[in-house]
Amino acid sequence: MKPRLQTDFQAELKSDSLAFALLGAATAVVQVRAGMALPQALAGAFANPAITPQARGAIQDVAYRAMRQLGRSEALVAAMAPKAPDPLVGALLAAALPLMGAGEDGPAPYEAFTVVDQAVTAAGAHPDTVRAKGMVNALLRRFLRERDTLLADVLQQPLARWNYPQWWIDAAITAYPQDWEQVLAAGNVAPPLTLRVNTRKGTVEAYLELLAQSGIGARRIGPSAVRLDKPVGVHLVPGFDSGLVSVQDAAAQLAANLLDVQDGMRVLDACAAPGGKTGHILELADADVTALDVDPQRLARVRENLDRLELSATLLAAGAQGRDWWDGEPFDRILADVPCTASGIVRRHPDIRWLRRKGDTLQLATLSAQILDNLWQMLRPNGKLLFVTCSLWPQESEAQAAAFAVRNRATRLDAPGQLLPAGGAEQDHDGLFYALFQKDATDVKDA
Ligand SMILES: C[S@@+](CC[C@H](N)C(=O)[O-])C[C@H]1O[C@@H](n2cnc3c(N)ncnc32)[C@H](O)[C@@H]1O
Repeated sequence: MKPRLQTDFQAELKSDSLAFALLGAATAVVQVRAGMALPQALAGAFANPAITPQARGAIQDVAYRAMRQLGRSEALVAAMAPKAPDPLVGALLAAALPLMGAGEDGPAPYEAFTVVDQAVTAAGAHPDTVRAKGMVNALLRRFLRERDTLLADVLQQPLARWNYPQWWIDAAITAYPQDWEQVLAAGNVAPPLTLRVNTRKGTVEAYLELLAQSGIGARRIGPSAVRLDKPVGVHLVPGFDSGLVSVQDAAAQLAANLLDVQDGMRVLDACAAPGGKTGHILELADADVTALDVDPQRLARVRENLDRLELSATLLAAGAQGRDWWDGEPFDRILADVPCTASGIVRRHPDIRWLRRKGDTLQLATLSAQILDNLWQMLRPNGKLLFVTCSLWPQESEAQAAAFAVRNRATRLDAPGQLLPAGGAEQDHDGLFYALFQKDATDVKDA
């Protein structure tokens, strides 16, 4: 039996070295391969008290690149290695190869020979990789020598070409026979940092001026949406800590306006955490908002975000498919940002494609249908329910919306429907789905 992988081993490497970043990222990659979400895996790597903010940034950058290129890197390793390497060795190679021009993630950020040298140093510093030091060296050097031939060979495989599992590629082709290549490619581009200006505290124009004074290039890409030319850490964003702005994708910023909340309305934000849309609703209207989420830890982040914005809501930790938390008073507006596969936000969460299984779509769509039917019963006649998912799969989005409308005799109002992920000068947003429903005033179906 193989010994347990030592993911918490503290290697004796300088924390500002690339070797340290490669090993930290490889440890995260190996845990994602075992089923853990990347942010959770990175939190483990960041728990080391000696780690500097720069080292943290470097590990995160290498790990995210590794996730976006994992299919290609694993195919390259399979093509070069006589037998499959141990998991941490494979992960170290998957962390190193994208830094050597194996992928499409922009220009290689380091000299290729530096990457080889540092990957070998990293291998030598961990008990689970030390015996493979020579193999890491030989394989990465071979890649440098035979790069073009090796790439031409592995790029024949869709997994290596697109960096998604085959079932995901098939699902994209089925759902978007015209646009599937563009959809897959959009998920492989590192996302920008998009902000939402809190219009309770200032105008978009004034905020753009503040950014200019701080030497930060930015552009307006939506009514309250400002995209920075280059992402920076949130605490370096002017006015972030004082609630002048929040981080929110431009497509997600459509929700609060579509919901059309007026002062005094009773609003339910049914799957609220971390509270991006809750905050936006409260920035736009003096409403009585209940923010519900099944996960108490995630709900704590709603509180943090609202505190930062100096706004308030009633927070409840409960499942939106149940009603034991409800006081029986109907809501004027309901936002149902239901749990989904998150296939529309893979540019932000590149680990998702490697963690999801094909069967997850149906399972999540079934839960979401229960949530939507339940919430509909809590809506006042003439009230509006906005159904949102960050999925690209019709089972979770359009087919779900159509079936819901039929089951509940809901009137469908104008809303964007499926937004495909896009990155460009004018439009830049995640792949979200919006459907808006109104309850007929004569609908007396009892709760
Ligand atoms: C897409 S996220 C919501 C994002 C949030 N609306 C925002 O804009 O920041 C979905 C949320 O649904 C929550 N969730 C999952 N299952 C749930 C359930 N059965 N009832 C209520 N919330 C649930 C998850 O914990 C997660 O926070």
